[in-house]
Amino acid sequence: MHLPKATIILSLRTYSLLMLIMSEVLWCLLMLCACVWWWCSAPRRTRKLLAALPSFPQLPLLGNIHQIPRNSINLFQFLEKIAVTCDTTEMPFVFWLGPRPILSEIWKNSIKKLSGTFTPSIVEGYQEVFAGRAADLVQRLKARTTEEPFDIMHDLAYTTLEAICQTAFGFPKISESIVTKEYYDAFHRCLELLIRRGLNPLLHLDFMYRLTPASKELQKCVGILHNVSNTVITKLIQERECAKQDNRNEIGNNGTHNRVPNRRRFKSFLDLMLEMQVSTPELSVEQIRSEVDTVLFGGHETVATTLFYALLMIGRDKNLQDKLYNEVRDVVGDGGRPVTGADLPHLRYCEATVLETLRLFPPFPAVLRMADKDLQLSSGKCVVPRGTVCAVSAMVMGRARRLWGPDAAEYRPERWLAPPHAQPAAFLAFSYGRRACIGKNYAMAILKTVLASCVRELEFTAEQAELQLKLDVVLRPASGHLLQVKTRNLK
Ligand code: HEM
Repeated sequence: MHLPKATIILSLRTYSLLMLIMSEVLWCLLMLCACVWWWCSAPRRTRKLLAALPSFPQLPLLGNIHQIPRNSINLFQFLEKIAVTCDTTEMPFVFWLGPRPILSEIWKNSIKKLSGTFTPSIVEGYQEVFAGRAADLVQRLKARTTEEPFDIMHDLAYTTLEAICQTAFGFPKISESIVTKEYYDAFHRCLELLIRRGLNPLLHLDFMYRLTPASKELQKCVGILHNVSNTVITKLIQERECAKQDNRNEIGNNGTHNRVPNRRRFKSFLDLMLEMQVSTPELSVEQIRSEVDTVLFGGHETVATTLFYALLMIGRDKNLQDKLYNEVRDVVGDGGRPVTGADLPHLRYCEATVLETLRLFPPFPAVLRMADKDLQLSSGKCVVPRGTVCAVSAMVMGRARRLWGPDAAEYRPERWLAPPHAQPAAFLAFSYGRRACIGKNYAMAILKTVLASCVRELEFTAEQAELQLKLDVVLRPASGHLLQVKTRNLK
């Protein structure tokens, strides 16, 4: 018997609707079971110890899960709200994911042998690359001067990514092919996908996340990024093998040890890692790749974002921009010579501008740390139980009135010129202690070089409207990275 066509369509629709409802019900049941299990397995002692700390009102079983912001603008506002509470109560803030004071998982196994890789003397060797990239950026921006503001971020990120590729990998040619649109897009998509996962607690569970299309997309993007670092590492290992071989041949041919001339005047980060591998054989190529990725991802976006906020802030205040320009003209001159390593210590206002930018707009607004033992806070107000994940926020600390004074919210580079500043741990843009940023010397040198080179030849103007920020792993302006650029009239 043949059913009329309309009936078949109707029954198919009803069937898919039923399936949808059933899968939703099943999903909710699963979630409920997960929450109950989660709740029952949580240590009661933790709740007791942290009970006195400020928090948002909680729901049974869920804690504060329902208050997790839905998008990156709300996430920034949410962090701001917590900042005010921490500042006024002088206590840490607890956010309960169900029964646990957890924000996210943190990486645990990473080698900590990198602290010798960006020492001031090594970074000084990179200065020529920094100055070269800065000069390129100035030329690119000169070609883009218009009456209208434009999104400058791609130009800034291109500059920092190229500088990091050249200094971290030491292959100028490969670096050109690294900075492809595909690579850049994959990096940004990774950040977006990570923040979306962070905002949805259900997706914190790895097995849940693996079921989503976002997980597959993330894997694809990470694959693109890893492909680049793998290619580069393999090439450098081959180059080193060839150099060794050539060296042996040279000794064999004429009996003397003629070194193969090095194309570069500095050792790249990857050279240093491969040298480290000789003395630390347990250091695998996989670990080296992971460190190279950290430097590449952690280094380029942070520096570009800081540059943007520095240009934005001086673009909003002509007086600040003039002060900066006057200093650069006095130290470097306006004849077009590159900024050298010897100039950097004299660019004090430039340094103050960078530090003030990082105080108010730290690219990583918070880092996560796990308490490896019970921790009595010096205020005596609470014990943080072992195993608690703590979000230590550079943004909250950088904006705290009790640490920086009543003008804490004001952008005022001068505060860095007259010591003493607030206590050292109040400035957390590069984090603090054993896991602090190893690229701080690198970042300060490239930031000062690029900022000075830009201000010497260009003038920046930015909208005066209130700045709306959002949190996409790094801190970004919600309206885009808009600036207006003009060539400076040199007298
Ligand atoms: C303004 C620029 C920068 C800022 C604000 C910044 C900030 C930070 C912060 C806050 C951390 C700690 C992350 C955590 O604990 O979870 C970190 C780690 C790190 N940074 Fe930076 N960074 C900057 C530039 C750079 C540059 C230019 C490089 C390299 C060229 C770099 C390399 C690294 C590495 C390798 C780590 C991981 C260190 C470890 O494993 O302990 N950073 N950075």
